[in-house]
Amino acid sequence: MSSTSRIPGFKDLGVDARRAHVAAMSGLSLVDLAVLDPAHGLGLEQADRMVENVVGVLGVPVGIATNFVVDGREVLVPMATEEASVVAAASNLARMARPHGGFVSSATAPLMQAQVQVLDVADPVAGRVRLLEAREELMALADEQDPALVRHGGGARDVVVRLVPVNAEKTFVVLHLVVDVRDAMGANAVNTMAEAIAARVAEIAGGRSLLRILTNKADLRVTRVRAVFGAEQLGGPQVVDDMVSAAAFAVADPYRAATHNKGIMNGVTAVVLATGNDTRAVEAGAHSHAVGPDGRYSSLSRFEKTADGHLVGTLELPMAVGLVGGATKVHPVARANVAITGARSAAELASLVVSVGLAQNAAALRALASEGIQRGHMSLHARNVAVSAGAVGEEVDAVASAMVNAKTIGADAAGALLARHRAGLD
Ligand SMILES: CC(C)(COP(=O)([O-])OP(=O)([O-])OC[C@H]1O[C@@H](n2cnc3c(N)ncnc32)[C@H](O)[C@@H]1OP(=O)([O-])[O-])[C@@H](O)C(=O)NCCC(=O)NCCSC(=O)C[C@@](C)(O)CC(=O)[O-]
Ligand SMILES: NC(=O)C1=CN([C@@H]2O[C@H](COP(=O)(O)OP(=O)(O)OC[C@H]3O[C@@H](n4cnc5c(N)ncnc54)[C@H](OP(=O)(O)O)[C@@H]3O)[C@@H](O)[C@H]2O)C=CC1
Repeated sequence: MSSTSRIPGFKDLGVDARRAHVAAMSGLSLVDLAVLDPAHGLGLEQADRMVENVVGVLGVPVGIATNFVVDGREVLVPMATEEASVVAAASNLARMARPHGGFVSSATAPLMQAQVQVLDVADPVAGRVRLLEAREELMALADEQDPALVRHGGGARDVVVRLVPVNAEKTFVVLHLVVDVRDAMGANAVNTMAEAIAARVAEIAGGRSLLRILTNKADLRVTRVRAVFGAEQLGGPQVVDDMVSAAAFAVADPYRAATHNKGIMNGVTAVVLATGNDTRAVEAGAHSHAVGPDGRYSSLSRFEKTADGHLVGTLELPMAVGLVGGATKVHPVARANVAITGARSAAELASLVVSVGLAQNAAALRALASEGIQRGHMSLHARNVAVSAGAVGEEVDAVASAMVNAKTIGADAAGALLARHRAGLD
C-alpha cells in the first residue's frame, strides 16, 4: 500500500490511473473501486428501496482531495460535488499545510440531543425542577428503546430542561435528552427515544407534549481542526496579512460571513455527501453554530498570523456524521468512499470533513486576497462552459484551453471558439 497522499500531477492522470493510486493507498482493489462507475453504482432497484416515487438516479462527480495529513495520517478524501475548482482548492491548501504538520483535530463525545416540547405547564419553573428530579428514570426509559446502541457503548447521558418564553403568558418547558450515539449519526436513534419518553415527561411536567424530535444544532457534538499554512507558500507576508483581514471581514459582517461559510461548506458538504451522510443536518448545524451569543450570524472559522509570520486557521463545527446507519451503509458508492478514507470511527470521519472545510476556506481566502477567485475557478469551470456550448469529446479541452488562453471564459466565446475549432481555424 502507498503511504502518502502527496501525489504531484494526480490532476493530469486519467481516471484509471487515479484509481490505481487510490487502490494502493486504501488497500481496496480496482474491482472494489469499480462501484464508482455510474454503470455499477446505485442502481434503480436499490434507489427504489431508498426513497419514494423513484424514477431515476442523479450522478454527481466524485473527486479525490490529495495532500491531506490529518492527525498524522496520510489520507485521500473523496469529495462529491458538481462545482469546479473545489477539489483543486482543497488539495492545494492541504499541500501547503503539509510542511507544518497538516491538520490537527479534537472533538467532544458524539452527543446528540432530542427535544421534547411541553405545553400548558401551569408552573414551568417548578416543572423544570420536577423533570430534573426524574433524570435517572427518564434516561433509563430512553435506553430501553435501543439496547443495541447501549451495547455499542452509547446511550442516554444527561437530561437538560430549558424554559423557552413565547410571550408574557406562555413559556414552553423543553427537555433535552442528551444521547451518546457512538458511530451513528443518531437522528433515528434519538427520535425513537424522544417519542418513547414524551408521555412521561408531560406527566411529570404537568402539561401536554407536542414536538419530540432531535435538534440539528448539535452543539454537544463538535469537531475542531487547526492547521498552519506557510507564509512563503501562500505568497508572502502581504498575502498572510490580507487573508487575516479577509477573515476578519467575515467575522464582522453577516453578508460576507454567508459567502465565507459557503466556502467552508463547499468542502464539508462534498465529503458528507460522498460518504452518504445527511448533508442537510450538517448544513443546518453549521449555520446555526455561526450565530453567536450576541445573536449575530458570523464566520465559522478564524485565521491569525502566528508569531513567526505564518497563517494559522481554526474551524469548529457541529459534526453529526455516522459510519453506520442512514445511507452510509446501504449506498454502494458511499460505502466505497468511506473505505477510501480509511475512517474507523464517526469521529475520525468528522475530523476529515472539518479538515477539508478548513482547507477549502483557506484556499478561497488566498485566491480572494491575492489574484481574485476567477482565474483559478473559471479556468477549471471553462470545461463546463465549453460543454454548455455544445462541445463534445476532444472539443471540450480544445475550446476550454482556447478560452483560458484568451482570458475570455463565457458562452459567446465558447460558441465562437467551437465554430473555429470545427472549421479547423484554430
Ligand atoms: C484552483 C486553484 C487551486 C489553482 O491554483 P494554482 O496555484 O494555479 O494551482 P497549481 O497549478 O499551482 O497547483 C497547485 C496545487 O493545486 C491543486 N490543483 C491545481 N489545479 C488542479 C486541478 N486542475 N485538479 C486538481 N488539483 C489541482 C493541486 O494540489 C496542485 O498541486 P499538486 O498536488 O498537483 O502538486 C486555486 O486558484 C484556488 O484554490 N482557487 C480557489 C478556488 C475556490 O475556492 N473554489 C471554490 C468555488 S468559489 C466559491 O464558491 C467559494 C467562495 C470563493 O465564494 C468562498 C468565499 O467567498 O470565501
Ligand atoms: N437530521 C434530521 O433532522 C433527521 C435525520 N434523519 C435520518 O436519520 C439517519 C441517521 O440516523 P441514525 O440513528 O444514525 O440511523 P440508524 O437508525 O440507521 O442507525 C443507528 C443505529 O445503528 C446501530 N448501530 C450499529 N453499530 C453502531 C455503532 N457502532 N454506534 C452506534 N449505533 C450503531 C444502532 O442500533 P441497531 O443496531 O439496533 O440498528 C443505532 O441505533 C440519516 O439517514 C438521517 O438522514 C431522520 C430524521 C431526522
